[in-house]
Amino acid sequence: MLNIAFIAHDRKKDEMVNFVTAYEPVFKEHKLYSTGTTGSRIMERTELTINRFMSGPLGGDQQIGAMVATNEMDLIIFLRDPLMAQPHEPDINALLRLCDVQGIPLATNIATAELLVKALQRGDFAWRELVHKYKPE
Ligand SMILES: O=C(CO)COP(=O)(O)O
Repeated sequence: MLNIAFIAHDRKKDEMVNFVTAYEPVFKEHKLYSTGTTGSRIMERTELTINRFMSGPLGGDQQIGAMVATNEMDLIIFLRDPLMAQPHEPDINALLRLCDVQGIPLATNIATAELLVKALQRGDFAWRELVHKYKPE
């Protein structure tokens, strides 16, 4: 079981809900996290249980970033809005940076998200199970 996070900016939330709904059987095998509003929207439309953090502008990206920093997060689907300025852009950049620090698979658009979920179905994330297994206490 992997830790997977969903984050979507406002104009990408419908796309996120459609995406997660389409792959609900895949995602239900994992432990799911999200920023506040994204998680509410997904839970309205699916049977999935999602651990919701704060809304993005209130620190949700940072809370997910904390899990990335400790190498606990395995996959992040972050549907960003590239055409709209966000008040919490420093938080967003910090999260993306930490994904690169730890080498965490991160999709920032739906095309990459599709490829990563197919890799997940195929078992390509097995190396992340090993990261958890051999994580120093
Ligand atoms: O702003 C966000 C990520 O940067 C998303 O936050 P919400 O899911 O609470 O809308």
